Amino acid sequence: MMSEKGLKELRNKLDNIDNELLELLNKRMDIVHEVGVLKAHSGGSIYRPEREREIIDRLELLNKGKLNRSAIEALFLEIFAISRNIELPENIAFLGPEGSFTHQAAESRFGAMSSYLPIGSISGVFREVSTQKAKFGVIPIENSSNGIVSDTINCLTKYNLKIIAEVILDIHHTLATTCDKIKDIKRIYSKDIAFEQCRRFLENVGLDEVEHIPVESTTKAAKYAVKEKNSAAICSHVGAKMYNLPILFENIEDKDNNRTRFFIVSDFENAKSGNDKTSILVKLPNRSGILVEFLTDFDKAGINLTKIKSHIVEGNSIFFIDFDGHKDDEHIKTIFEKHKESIKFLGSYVKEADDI
Ligand SMILES: C=C(O[C@@H]1C=C(C(=O)O)C=C[C@H]1O)C(=O)O
Repeated sequence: MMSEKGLKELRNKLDNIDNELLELLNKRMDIVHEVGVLKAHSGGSIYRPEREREIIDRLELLNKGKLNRSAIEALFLEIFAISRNIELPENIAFLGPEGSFTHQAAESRFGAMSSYLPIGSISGVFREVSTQKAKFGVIPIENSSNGIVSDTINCLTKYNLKIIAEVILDIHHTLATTCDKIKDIKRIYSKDIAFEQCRRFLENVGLDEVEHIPVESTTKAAKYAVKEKNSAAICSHVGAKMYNLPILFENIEDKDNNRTRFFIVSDFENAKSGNDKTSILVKLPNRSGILVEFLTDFDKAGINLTKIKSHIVEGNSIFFIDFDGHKDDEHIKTIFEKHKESIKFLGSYVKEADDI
């Protein structure tokens, strides 16, 4: 057993390290402030995701201690977020309400210190950024069970904002309720797509026959369920906690890789990072064989397509396409030039390790 004296000594050592960390972090912030002043003169953008990725990659290579990659990433993403706030505090609009999965995606990049604006609709988020009430917008683009989010595609078509980063989150749902037993549950609140993602679980526990009430968000579902007897919510951990709603079952989603991909949009374009992905929208003339011709050009240029989804906007068929590389790569520039009538460039951004 550790003696009181031994514990005190170790804690003294920790205190000294914390003092050094504080001094070093403040030194870092002084330099960050200088970077902010330079950017204010040059008009450069504050958020540089490719630079942040480069720092994390370098630190991971250098690392010899107990910290693993996710620990390094979590610590430094928070430091970067605080640094950006020192350079220039900027608002982040996200598809709300507070506690939504989009909020969680936003916090994973912008940290706990940023100023967030929960907005009720995807088009509302695009509007906030376009009218410069927010510098960044965070919205979902696709889910592994429910596919592409039409509202986001429609807004990407209409607005001239650029995708500057993607965030991929594992989505876990809980069944939260004040009832002690499943059989006391007479109604369940949730978002329509969350009911779909948990259909098999609901059948298995005999909750497929009770009333299912779709509401705007899983967070709202927790809010309603906590106020009413005999009701439950399918919501996130964060949502259940926000309203003190006890969790009866965790991870109730049917697929064990239920993921959502989010985009961060803003008014600038990223520089190359060396590990980039590009997204475009393509509208082709109405002629048979044209899609094959278009895709053959990509193939001939050695471009690796990672996603192609078709979508209807105002009666016209358009394609949402992702591929490896950056807009300024020579082979990509050539394709863009050849098909400039058909392509809308949405953004080149650091490619995340996982995809959905
Ligand atoms: C300080 C900078 O600005 C931001 C903050 C960074 C940091 O804290 O290291 C890195 C990139 C930018 O998102 C920079 O561009 O170097």
